[in-house]
Amino acid sequence: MMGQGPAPFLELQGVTKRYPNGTLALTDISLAVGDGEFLAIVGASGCGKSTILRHVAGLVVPTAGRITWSQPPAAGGIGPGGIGMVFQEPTLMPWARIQDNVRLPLDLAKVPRIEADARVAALLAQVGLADFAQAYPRELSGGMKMRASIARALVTRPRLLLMDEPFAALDEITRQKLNDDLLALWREQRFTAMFVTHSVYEGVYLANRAIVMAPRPGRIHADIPLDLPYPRDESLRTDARYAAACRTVSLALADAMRGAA
Ligand SMILES: Nc1ncnc2c1ncn2[C@@H]1O[C@H](COP(=O)(O)OP(=O)(O)OP(=O)(O)O)[C@@H](O)[C@H]1O
Repeated sequence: MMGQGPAPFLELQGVTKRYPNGTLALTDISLAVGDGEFLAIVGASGCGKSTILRHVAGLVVPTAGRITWSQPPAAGGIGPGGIGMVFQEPTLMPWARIQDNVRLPLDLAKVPRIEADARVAALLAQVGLADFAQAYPRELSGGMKMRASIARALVTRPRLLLMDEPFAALDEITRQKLNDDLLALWREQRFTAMFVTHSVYEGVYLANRAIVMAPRPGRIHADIPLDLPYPRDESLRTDARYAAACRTVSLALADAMRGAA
């Protein structure tokens, strides 16, 4: 719970999920997310991180418990004012130019073409792809494809951005650059972010709060505030406070795994 003050932007209350094959993926997840927060969700493979995001996106329904919103996402979910999603795979349409890939959610929402094109151009510039608007996905590097995928998720100006291991397949330098670009977009657009990662270092760099999950069955083991100041940049990586926060989250993760191997 978030104590006094405005209702949380989003709240999972006692969410439990048993998949049809019997797997108990989540048990009794209670989590209140404030408007504009940046949450990192860390935990070992299979502890239910993606399942939490799928619930929030409305892609699966909980077996028990519920999800409440201060204002339900527009259009019932993914779309303008609603939810943007980015996965580990950029999932671009190979036959479409980058600008057409990024414009897709606006086309689906029937945003007038002139306005849509202006928004696509602005966002491509922000993610550093202005010169590649006419290119096809196969002409882009992995990092550039991920930038396009982020642009597509943000072009509808969602209030919530869900990211599931988006940078896991990228090299370290590209990944760090994308971390910085993502933080810049978050500070500018003020969306709420839920970011699943296996990397404690990445999660601590980005987030103002780390949710550490334990497996079998998936549950929240620790909820750790990360009081490192924003804006964050490369200098944070050598900051003693960053090291201390990474250590705290790593210890919580190790504790979550104890007895679960
Ligand atoms: N559609 C499904 N049907 C049955 N079981 C599922 C389904 N999706 C996930 N699971 C199971 O639920 C558990 C949690 O899966 P989930 O993908 O949420 O974990 P995760 O923490 O995101 O894992 P990873 O880090 O490997 O992506 C796992 O045991 C997984 O096998």
